[in-house]
Amino acid sequence: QMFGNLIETVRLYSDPVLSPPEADFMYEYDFIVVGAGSGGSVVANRLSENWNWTVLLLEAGKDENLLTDVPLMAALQTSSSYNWGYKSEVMKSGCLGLIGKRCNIPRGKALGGTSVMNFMLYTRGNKLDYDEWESLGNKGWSYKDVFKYFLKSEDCSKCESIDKDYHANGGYLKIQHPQYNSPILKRFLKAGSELGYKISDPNGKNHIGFSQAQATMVNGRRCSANKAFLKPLLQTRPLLQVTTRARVTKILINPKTKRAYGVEVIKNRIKYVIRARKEVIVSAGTINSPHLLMLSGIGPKEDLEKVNINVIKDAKVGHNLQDHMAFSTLAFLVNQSVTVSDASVQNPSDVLNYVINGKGPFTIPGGSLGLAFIQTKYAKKKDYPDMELVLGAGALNQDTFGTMRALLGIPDSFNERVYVPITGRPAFAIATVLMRPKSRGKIQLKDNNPLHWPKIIPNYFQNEDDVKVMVEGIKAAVAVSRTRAFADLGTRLHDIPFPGCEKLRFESDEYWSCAVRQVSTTLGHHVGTCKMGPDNHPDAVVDQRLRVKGIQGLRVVDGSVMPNIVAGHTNSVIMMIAEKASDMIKEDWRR
Ligand SMILES: Cc1cc2nc3c(=O)[nH]c(=O)nc-3n(C[C@H](O)[C@H](O)[C@H](O)COP(=O)(O)OP(=O)(O)OC[C@H]3O[C@@H](n4cnc5c(N)ncnc54)[C@H](O)[C@@H]3O)c2cc1C
Repeated sequence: QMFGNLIETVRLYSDPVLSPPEADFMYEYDFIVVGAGSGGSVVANRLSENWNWTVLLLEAGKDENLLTDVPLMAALQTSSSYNWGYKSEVMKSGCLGLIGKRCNIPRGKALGGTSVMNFMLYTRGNKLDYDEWESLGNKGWSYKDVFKYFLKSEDCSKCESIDKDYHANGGYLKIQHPQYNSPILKRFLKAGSELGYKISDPNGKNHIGFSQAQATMVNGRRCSANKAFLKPLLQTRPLLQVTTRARVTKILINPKTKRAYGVEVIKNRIKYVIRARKEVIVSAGTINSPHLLMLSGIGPKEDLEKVNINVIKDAKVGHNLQDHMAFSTLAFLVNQSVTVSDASVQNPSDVLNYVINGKGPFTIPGGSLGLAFIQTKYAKKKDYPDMELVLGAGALNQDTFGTMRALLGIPDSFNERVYVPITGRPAFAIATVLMRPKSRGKIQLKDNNPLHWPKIIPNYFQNEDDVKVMVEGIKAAVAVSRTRAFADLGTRLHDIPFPGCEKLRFESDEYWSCAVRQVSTTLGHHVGTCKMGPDNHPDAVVDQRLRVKGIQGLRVVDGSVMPNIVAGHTNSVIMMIAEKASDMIKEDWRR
């Protein structure tokens, strides 16, 4: 086992990238897939199952490395060139206490896309999410229809406490529990029972309840979309070409026939035109897919005209931006060294346990040990959570290297005021996540230069109801920390008030509302900007087969097609979308 793990690690990183670094493009392919993220990796894999089709996968980023593998170091990747590094515009309703009053908008730039730097939590949302998609006119997207596609991807052969009827073995995507015995997690689960919740599998029959995290992981290492869906194909799919550091700058569309016939791409500073015989599939993610469509003439007419882009199709591209906001700044102090911090894992035994056995604290995905899906007093439908609590193995006062603060955009002044007085003391965190936000944002062009950022206007907490639900979530997190389960650790909420909210009574609703607007941050679950919807729906950009309306030979397959965000983390949901899309594409070309 020990040598098996080491050999597997060496093998993964000695493999060449799937194609040579030089551009050796053919004149034409059957399919061109733009973006090798959670969506694009699945599509490229499934389309290349057809031995008659040539498939080109173009990715702007590079391959993974040894560090992206380590689950506990997920936040570090967001400070690297694996992150596009976007920031939002300044807003009046959220991120008010963060650096420059702007929210960080991390997005992955790698073979594997955002799944290379995400926190690896494996959840699928709620059944009602998909039934709602269908009720909006998207035939074939109910839970009954999509469930099989979650199973198709999944390999949960090493899972322990799961609802077996809802999981599968043998798929490409490996799921595991983190291999670490945490005293804090035990108490968290006990606290859930004490508060009347089930210990459940959130991907099983009961979404609501407390659970240990399930993660996209194999032998304690990250299982990204790349590792799951692309690496296993090495040298086995001669008609699939995967190219890194290749940035698509335009989708080529004939303005008369309205047919997409190829892409413009820059690689090694050279611009190429590559043609697609059948389809171009855009899987560039929720920020970059709408950006690329707009640059190519598909988008809101007035916005495109303002920046001198010829309008090929007037469409609500970039609208309907949705995301999960998280409040991750609570610290619960304890009187024993049972938490995990940057400093506590700097010892040979934890490092060796990880490298040799794939076990120990380094396997905790992004530091998250457990999850609870709950309902606040505002939740309307039975068994449909509006709040998630994520148990963190450590808190921000133990973020010695500052990677977590950098990811969230916490200013030094905030750190000095709130966390420095308790630096190094054992503490854990419970982050609250708003599952069903009502606020909607948008992506807009700044100009027509494809290498410039678009404007990202998320409008977080523009709808006051979102603040109210978040406040209830924070109170629920504090209630968990005050159960008998946590009493033996002398658990106590750290109570230095947050800058900007000092004048309000600590722990009052007004105080928490203020704090929510100051330092809530994104969980990176951006969706919705190329919304799927039926023909009579004026806001929809793609139809239920994910074809861009009014344009032939062009689909979008990534998080941007979700009409509404789901009550769960988005990675596996996007893989499900891509599995289903691949089947639809195969069906359409069989006719
Ligand atoms: C910090 C963070 C933590 C997260 N944690 C979790 C979690 O724990 N669990 C979970 O389920 N989800 C998590 N997510 C969300 C999840 O990872 C994403 O929703 C998902 O990976 C997005 O998939 P996608 O296919 O839509 O886009 P992406 O995976 O972002 O893929 C888009 C790809 O397209 C490439 N690309 C973009 N533009 C171009 C271009 N012009 N030319 C060529 N290539 C291009 C990009 O480089 C990228 O590789 C997290 C996200 C973040 C940011």
